[in-house]
Amino acid sequence: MTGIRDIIFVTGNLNKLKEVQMILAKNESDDDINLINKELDLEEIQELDLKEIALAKCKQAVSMLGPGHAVFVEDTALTFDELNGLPGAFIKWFVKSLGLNKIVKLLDPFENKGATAITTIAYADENGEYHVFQGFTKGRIVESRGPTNFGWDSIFEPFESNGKTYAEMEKLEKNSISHRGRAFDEFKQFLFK
Ligand SMILES: O=c1nc[nH]c2c1ncn2[C@H]1C[C@H](O)[C@@H](COP(=O)(O)OP(=O)(O)OP(=O)(O)O)O1
Ligand SMILES: [Mg+2]
Repeated sequence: MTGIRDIIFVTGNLNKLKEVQMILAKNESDDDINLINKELDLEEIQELDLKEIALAKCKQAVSMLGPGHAVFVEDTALTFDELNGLPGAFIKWFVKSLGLNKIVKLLDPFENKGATAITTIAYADENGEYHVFQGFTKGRIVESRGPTNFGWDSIFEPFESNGKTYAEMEKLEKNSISHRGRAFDEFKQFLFK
């Protein structure tokens, strides 16, 4: 199949948008995606189930945009092994109110600093059918290293990065092992199958 299709990505996060643009730009298929960003203020429901959160976000986007569009959202979570999945989707509010250093300190009582970064994509196709994709990257929480302009990038050191935090990695390198890169690998496989 060939042709360019319009797909709307609803996000207000420019760092995310940049990564997603880069990830989608390098697809091997003849098919191409015309990514359209809409910045809509979507509510995020209080839930532990990451798929439910992403789906609720996507449904809200569809109801705001009207039917007939291909539209997706993504929601990114960070779970700590010792905190049984928390902060999870609430990481955004932890970053906002605690700041990175206090988040690191939350794990002081524990030897295990293990954490998992998870991106969940919810996609509504032109027919109004919903599809969900996820990507996971395991690593550990460390003292902040590298630029602090994107969320918790500077305190997450993936196991596959030779000791670098996400913030210390080149974008291409981060995307090749990241929660977001992996979620979009799944999504692309679906789109181009
Ligand atoms: O790769 C990442 N590396 C480091 N930090 C990250 C990453 N990806 C998201 N983040 C941060 C942004 C926000 O503090 C929280 C996720 O919340 P999340 O709702 O998914 O993002 P958001 O509200 O900023 O954008 P959106 O408008 O798409 O909902 O983790
Ligand atoms: Mg959000």
